[in-house]
Amino acid sequence: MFLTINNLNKSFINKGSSELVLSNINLDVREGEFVSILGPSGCGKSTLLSIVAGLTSASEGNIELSGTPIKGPGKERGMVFQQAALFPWLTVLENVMFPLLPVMSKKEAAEKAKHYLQMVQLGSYTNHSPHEISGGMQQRVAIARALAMDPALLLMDEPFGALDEQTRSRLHEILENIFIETKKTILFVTHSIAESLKLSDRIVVMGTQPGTILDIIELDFPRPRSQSKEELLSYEEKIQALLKSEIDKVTEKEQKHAASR
Ligand SMILES: Nc1ncnc2c1ncn2[C@@H]1O[C@H](COP(=O)(O)OP(=O)(O)OP(=O)(O)O)[C@@H](O)[C@H]1O
Repeated sequence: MFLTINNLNKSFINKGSSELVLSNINLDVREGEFVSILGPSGCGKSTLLSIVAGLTSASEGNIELSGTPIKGPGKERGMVFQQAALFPWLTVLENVMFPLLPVMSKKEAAEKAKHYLQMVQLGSYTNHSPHEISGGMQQRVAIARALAMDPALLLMDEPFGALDEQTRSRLHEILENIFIETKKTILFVTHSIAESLKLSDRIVVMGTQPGTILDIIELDFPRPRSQSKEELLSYEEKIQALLKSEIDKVTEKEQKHAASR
């Protein structure tokens, strides 16, 4: 197995007491698979991704990538966040080249960066500054920057969460094409059912308080995907039913918290 997560638990100390955030997470991801992690706000999706990235440590359990335990960040794992976090004083091309410069010549870095900028359909924006392009384009630069490092595993934390519907839909197509072309393994955090249905081979549906895996749903549709709403309806209904009581739990907790203040 490519990525293995075994009996993972994670607790944080909040206001002096320990809070169990992830409980008994077990997940195997195959090489070349697109797996989404879907769940209500606060169920621990970002924490799980951050543990796989090696940015946060697990409290208990084993996580291995190609048989090697994950102990910290590594260049075989690339990360894309909700905010592109580009350097404003560098051009689009220079932003993508930046992480490559310590490991290759300037010429090679520029060629590689151009290749990935073309893949995200920004080949004609190389000399623009980040403030001269839209939020969706900035996110495409962030994706090109992560891909240019040629990671074995791409970790994406709600990368399209801050974008409008049309931009999101365009980026779904671009990401699907990248996935087909590069055959990268992708772990993708989202709270959008539609997004997970469009992109994933499998959807890991998480419950909350503490974060657990409720179900893993397999989507065996050919790519590029062009399923109609009707074809996806039974999956959508199943996920909605799984999430309903979890979302109620979040609302109830928030109401109790508000009443106690
Ligand atoms: N560094 C931290 N210290 C303490 N508690 C934390 C820390 N990071 C996350 N938490 C808590 O862990 C829980 C899960 O947070 P996380 O951000 O992983 O959830 P999420 O499912 O990604 O939420 P969202 O969809 O809203 O981004 C939350 O209750 C959060 O407050």
